Amino acid sequence: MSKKKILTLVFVREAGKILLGFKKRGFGAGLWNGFGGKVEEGETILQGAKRELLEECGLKAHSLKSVGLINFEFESDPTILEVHIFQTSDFSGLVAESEEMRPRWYSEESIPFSQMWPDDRLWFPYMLKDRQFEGYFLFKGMDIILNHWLKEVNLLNS
Ligand SMILES: Nc1nc2c([nH]c(=O)n2[C@H]2C[C@H](O)[C@@H](COP(=O)(O)OP(=O)(O)OP(=O)(O)O)O2)c(=O)[nH]1
Repeated sequence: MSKKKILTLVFVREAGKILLGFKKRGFGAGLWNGFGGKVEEGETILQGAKRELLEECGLKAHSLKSVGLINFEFESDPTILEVHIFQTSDFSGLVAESEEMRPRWYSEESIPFSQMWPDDRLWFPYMLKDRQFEGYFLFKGMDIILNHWLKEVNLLNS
């Protein structure tokens, strides 16, 4: 039987720029990504998303908008990663490097897709146009997408 892990992923956007973090260790190390991680017991998905953002880059999100929901599966691993993706422009604090992430602002016109998870170049266009999406990706290792679907949807905003 497959089990599910609930994860969050938050992108901070302001004035045509997006904040990405270079993941220094663990799952996805060496790639640029948004900020997030596993939702802990006793917290809501939104609370988990805000906590990880603060821990990983020092910013406090006052509100988050849902942008996407993707289920990831890896060949020969029964675990499904259910990743809830958010964006925000409603934040305070100063960007700070953490043990896990080295943050950097990128122009939305020059996102470093060659150093990101390979699925990102498929769904970023939805997020950048403020469209919501849902998807599924089956990976072989970290580089090869064996199977996927992606569609525009209306997600509820909390
Ligand atoms: N952009 C992008 N992000 C992904 C993909 N797959 C995937 O899990 N992520 C995100 C979801 C989470 O934000 C992050 C993985 O979380 P994590 O393992 O670092 O969680 P954590 O911080 O709780 O980990 P840890 O404390 O146990 O080290 O990567 C993907 O294909 N593309």
